[in-house]
Amino acid sequence: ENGSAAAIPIDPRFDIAYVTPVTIGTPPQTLYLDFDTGSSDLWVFSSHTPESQVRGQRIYSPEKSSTAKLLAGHTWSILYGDGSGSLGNVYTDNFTVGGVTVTSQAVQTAQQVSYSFTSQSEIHGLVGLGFSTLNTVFPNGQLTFFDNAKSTLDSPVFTADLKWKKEGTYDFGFIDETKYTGEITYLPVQTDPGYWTFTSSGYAVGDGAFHPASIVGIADTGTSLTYLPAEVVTSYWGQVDGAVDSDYYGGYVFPCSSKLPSFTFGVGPANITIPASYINYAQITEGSPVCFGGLQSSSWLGVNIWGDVALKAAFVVFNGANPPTIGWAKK
Ligand SMILES: CC[C@H](C)[C@H](NC(=O)C[C@H](O)[C@H](CC1CCCCC1)NC(=O)CCNC(=O)[C@H](Cc1ccccc1)NC(=O)N1CCC(N)CC1)C(=O)NCc1cnc(C)nc1N
Repeated sequence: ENGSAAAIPIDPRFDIAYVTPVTIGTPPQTLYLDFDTGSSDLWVFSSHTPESQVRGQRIYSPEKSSTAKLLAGHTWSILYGDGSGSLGNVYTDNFTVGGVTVTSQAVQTAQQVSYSFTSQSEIHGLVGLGFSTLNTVFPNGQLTFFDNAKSTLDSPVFTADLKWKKEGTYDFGFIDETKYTGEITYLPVQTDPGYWTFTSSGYAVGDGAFHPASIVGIADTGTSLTYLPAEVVTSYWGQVDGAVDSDYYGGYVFPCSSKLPSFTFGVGPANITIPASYINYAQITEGSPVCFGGLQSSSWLGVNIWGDVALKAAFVVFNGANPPTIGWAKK
């Protein structure tokens, strides 16, 4: 059967991340998890997480679930691009998202979480939607919820309809034609090492000329901003008076009063335009006249990342068929 679940921004002021309600175990325990196409571990705050590291998060207690089974001898440990991380042990249990149930999903219970997770009370864990090759469980890697659910879905796909400062949806097993306009353009996906990696065909700043280019990057719902090659972001921010790439603030900042151009990126013969408002990401601090850009340089990252700032401008199809492809449509 297919399913649909909400993608809820965790902060009404700016879209740092989106969480989705899930239920785990018997009787069902509800947690709000960050669905992340940039990783492949499903892990949760749990009764195994030290109380000193839990600050308001809901937790999963396997000892309260009649269907929970310890995956003996298995551990996990993950490190994310922003330096955050977590580690622990593994259970299997019933896992349901938007009506789609997997009966023996590997649920990784945290025994340690880094401070940035402790401090983010709205995120109760992550659901990795990358390729299962990225899963960190040792000695046997585990399958993602999507890989486990695929065979029960009408079609082996999930779609992301993230929205600017509003609730969006993740759909599983079907493509909702009412959520996009025009055609979906499908591109090949490079599955090594395990991200949804695709090649964009170029970019344009505002109403300027389109610059054909091959920009290899990952579609990552777990990354807040969008990180592109230096020459791309330099040409974008060069159009904004007072914009500077600040070591102090760790990226491009600009006067909040600036009028920003939109940013268009190519997807095959088609393109997606990110409205200027999405690129005016947030004031540095509440009330500051200095704003932080949603488009940043990837030069220190080693990979280009199409994060939420770009994804919420489109309807995105993550097609898990063989071979996998990624589809982009305007909305
Ligand atoms: C199996 C590992 C797995 C594949 C891992 N995948 C990733 O890191 C990508 C993945 O999508 C993760 C998923 C995040 C992790 C933190 C919690 C929310 C989800 N994305 C990132 O790390 C991208 C950078 N981080 C972000 O974009 C975080 C996301 C966040 C959201 C809410 C609260 C806290 C953090 N945003 C911020 O830090 N923000 C604060 C600053 C503000 N200006 C923007 C928003 C990886 O590549 N790790 C290898 C790795 C390790 N070490 C490093 C240094 N780099 C690495 N890439």
